[in-house]
Order: sequence, then C-alpha cells, then structure tokens
Amino acid sequence: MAAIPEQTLLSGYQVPCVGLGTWKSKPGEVAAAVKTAIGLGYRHFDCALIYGNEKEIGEAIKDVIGTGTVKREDLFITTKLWNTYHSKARVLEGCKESLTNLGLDYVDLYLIHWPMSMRENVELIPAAPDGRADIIDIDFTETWTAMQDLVDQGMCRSIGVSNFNSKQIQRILDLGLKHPLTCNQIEISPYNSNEKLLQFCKSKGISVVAYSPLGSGDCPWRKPDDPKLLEESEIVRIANQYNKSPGQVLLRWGIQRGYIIIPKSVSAARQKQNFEIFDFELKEDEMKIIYEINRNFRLCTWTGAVPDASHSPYYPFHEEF
Ligand SMILES: NC(=O)C1=CN([C@@H]2O[C@H](COP(=O)(O)OP(=O)(O)OC[C@H]3O[C@@H](n4cnc5c(N)ncnc54)[C@H](OP(=O)(O)O)[C@@H]3O)[C@@H](O)[C@H]2O)C=CC1
Ligand SMILES: O=C1CO[C@H](CO)[C@@H](O)[C@@H]1O
Repeated sequence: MAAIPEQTLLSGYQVPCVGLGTWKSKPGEVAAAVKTAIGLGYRHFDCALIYGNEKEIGEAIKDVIGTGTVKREDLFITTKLWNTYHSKARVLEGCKESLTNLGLDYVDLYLIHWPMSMRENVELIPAAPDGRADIIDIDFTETWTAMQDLVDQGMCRSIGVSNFNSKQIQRILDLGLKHPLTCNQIEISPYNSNEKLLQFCKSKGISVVAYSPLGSGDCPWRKPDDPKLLEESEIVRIANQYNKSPGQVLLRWGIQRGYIIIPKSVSAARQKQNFEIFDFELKEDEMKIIYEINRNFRLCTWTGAVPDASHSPYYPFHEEF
C-alpha cells in the first residue's frame, strides 16, 4: 500500500492531514466534540470567528491542556479573518478577537476567510438596502499586507487564504511576500473536485485544505433536491467492498489526492471513523470512478439562500478556477 503520511508540512510546521471542522458545531456541543476528538488523537482544529463557537473551543482546549493530555504545541489550530475585518486596523482587531475567544497567544494558521470585503463595524453578514451583501471595496492585497504584520507580532505562525481563485492567489504572490502564503482552504468533494485549482496551488507550493469533504449534509442552505454525496451509489458500493463507510471512502479519496481534509463531526463514532482512513487504499480505477461523480457543484457560493455577494469585484467564482 502506498504510504500516505498522517502529517504533512505546511510552511515548515507539521500539520495532521485530518483535522476537525467546527462550523455548525453548536455552543453546548462543540466543547465535548473537541475533547472527544483530542482523546481520539485529533490534533488539528479548524475554526473561524464567524462560526460563533471559538470561545467554547478555547475552553475545551484549555481544559484538556490542564489535564496534561496534550500541550499547546501538540495542537495545530486554524482560525479565519471574517469579511467585515479586511481593513488594516480591523485585521489586527479580528485576530485579537479570535485569540481572546480561543484563549490562545497564537494560532498556527490564520486565513483570510473570503476575498470579498463587507461593510465593517455592523453585523457580520451586512445586507445592503437591495438585500444583497453590503460589499465594500477593500482590495484583499491590503488585507494580506496586514496579515503579514500579525506574523511579525507572533499572533499567528503562518498565514493563508480561503476561497481564493488562482488569479487572486497570483496577485498576492506578485506582491513579493514577506511571509509565505501557505494554504488555500477551498470546497472540495467528488461533486466539486477542483482539480485545476488544486494543481495550481501545488505548483506554487501552497497546501490545499479541503472543506466540506463529506458534502456538508448539515449545510443550512442546502436545498431539498441537492444531491447527497454520502448516498451516491458508487461511493456506497466501494465502501462496502472495503468494509468501510461511505464517509471513509470520501475522505480517503481526498488524502490520496494529496491535500488536507477537515471533516466536521460532533459524534464520537463518526469522528473515529473519519480518523481511520490510513489502513486501506483506493485503487486507481476506483479513484477515477469517484472523479467521474464531479458536477462542479458547490454549497458555499454566496448566492441563493445567503445575501448575494457575487457582485463583489473580488467574488472568486466567476473565474473557471
Ligand atoms: N473556509 C470556508 O469557507 C469553509 C470552511 N469549512 C470548514 O470545513 C469543515 C467541514 O465542512 P462542513 O461543511 O462542516 O461539512 P462536512 O463535509 O465535514 O460534513 C459535515 C456533516 O457530515 C456529518 N458527518 C461527519 N462524519 C460523517 C461520517 N463519517 N458519515 C456520515 N456523516 C458524517 C456531520 O454530522 P455529525 O456532526 O452529526 O457527525 C455533518 O452533518 C467545517 O466544519 C469548517 O470547519 C466549511 C465550509 C466553508
Ligand atoms: O466557513 C463558512 C461557513 O459559514 C459561513 C457563513 O455562515 C460561510 O460563508 C463560510 O464559508
């Protein structure tokens, strides 16, 4: 079996290839989920200011560190700068807010959550009078420059982006970087294989982190007739062959493609499953069959059920990749 390392390097730091997603993990359940995950061996946690649960996650981490089970340096914690914090002063504010919530001196990775900027100092998802998102024109290169200062100040060990297309990444690279752009966190599942962007990032030495790798069954803006990845017949068939669950096949497909995955679960049994994907290997023809499920389907689009943000000059999904 080809060895897939359980850890990979991200800007010189070891990062576990399977992290725990925390979006939609409610205050009241997320602390238990984080503690259970650490007990199962998870050391990588994906957070964001917008998820509204950083405080509980921080308390759970503090408790576990207090028991001596893990040390801070054993953990890889990511969080993200929200769209209403893109101006220079607000970048510092946003990072401080997340660090306070998490009770940490630094995060391992800090990401610009989206390239679009939204009106500052109002709601987190501000709507304009026409009902669309209240977009403002702060160029993400300004935001990036301020992100670099956070590394200098020791508030984050590495910085990156999320939901950026290849041209947007190239614009940042063309600035000449003081600190590397280590990561692009993007939606990847067999429904949206994102092959071209994945290859582009790899060619630039940028790690890719896949969000919604299981198809985000609990995504709040999923429509009733949206396809259900975990029920795809080929996924179920392959899973049965290996005596694995459909979720494990989806995640294994991801790590065999060479990126980091951050499945979310608040269930101990499913967290355990999602971690047990290093003891089987999908054959080339099975990888291909799964590729063929691709239909360029995204859930996080900023269109439809959420205030539309596709009029932003920095909206990433007008480009092919
Ligand atoms: N940068 C960005 O813009 C975004 C980042 N993210 C990040 O990525 C993470 C993961 O993506 P997310 O959208 O949550 O979706 P996922 O694809 O991780 O799916 C989560 C859903 O799958 C269920 N589930 C978990 N494991 C299994 C399993 N083995 N079998 C069957 N069902 C399972 C969960 O339920 P249960 O909890 O009950 O187990 C939940 O309903 C987020 O939590 C967040 O941290 C997500 C979206 C956007
Ligand atoms: O990470 C994510 C999940 O939640 C956000 C909104 O509530 C999304 O915009 C974002 O991409």
